[in-house]
Amino acid sequence: MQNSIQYWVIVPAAGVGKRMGQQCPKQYLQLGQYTILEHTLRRLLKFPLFTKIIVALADDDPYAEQLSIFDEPNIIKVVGGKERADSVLAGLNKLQTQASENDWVLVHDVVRPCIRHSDLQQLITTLSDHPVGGILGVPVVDTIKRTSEQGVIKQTVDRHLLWRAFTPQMFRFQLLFDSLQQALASDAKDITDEASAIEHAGFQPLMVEGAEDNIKITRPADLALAAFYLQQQGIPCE
Ligand SMILES: Nc1ccn([C@@H]2O[C@H](COP(=O)(O)OP(=O)(O)OP(=O)(O)O)[C@@H](O)[C@H]2O)c(=O)n1
Ligand SMILES: C[C@](O)(CO)[C@H](O)COP(=O)(O)O
Repeated sequence: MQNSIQYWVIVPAAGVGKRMGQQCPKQYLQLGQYTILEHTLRRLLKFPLFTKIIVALADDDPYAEQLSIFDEPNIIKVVGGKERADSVLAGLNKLQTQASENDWVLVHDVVRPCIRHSDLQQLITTLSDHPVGGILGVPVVDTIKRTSEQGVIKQTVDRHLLWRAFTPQMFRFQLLFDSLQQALASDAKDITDEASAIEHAGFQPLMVEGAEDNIKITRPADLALAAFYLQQQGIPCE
């Protein structure tokens, strides 16, 4: 009997959070009762389809060992890398002995704690028969400008069909593994998400519109916004 397709999750969580400017990496900042990392992992653990969640941590991360969530049997830790793509590749390397080539891998930033189960289901359902895979995102609604290094506006970018790429980004294991390895080996610039590695390999992922509140906590102002969104979703964050 053909083995059923499995859904694996890789959570890049090895960043230092320079743009947040805090004493600890931003994923360990507290939002109410839990750290941002715990909010995200708790949400992913509760989604019934996921087989295992591979979390890529910095090799000198002193925080994770203090969190009981890492005692969860469905969470596996790996050591991340210098860039986000290296951390994702570390997760894929861990999956080599467990994932089948056509299993789905969803890569989700640990600093996107507001991810909705409805968006996870929408992504999985929409892509179930898709030949490449795809990502969650939202359309750009502001006018977009390109400037010089000095902030002088040089161009108004046509925002028609422009999207903000979010995560999860969902691709079949072998395609993602091969594409990411090839992109990194070719020293491709700006592989800032999985889709760019897939595009670099010549494939065309699908954009799946998701919820606006699935923000990436990056700069100080994002903390209050994430707390508001979690509160709106019924997660107290006073
Ligand atoms: N070497 C890295 C760099 C980033 N990430 C993860 O990739 C996600 C998105 O990256 P970003 O928001 O840029 O996080 P940081 O790199 O920590 O932020 P900064 O660029 O401000 O330092 C985060 O969950 C981060 O932990 C990672 O796993 N490994
Ligand atoms: C993957 C991502 O969140 C999609 O928007 C984004 O590319 C991460 O970029 P960062 O610079 O590593 O935060």
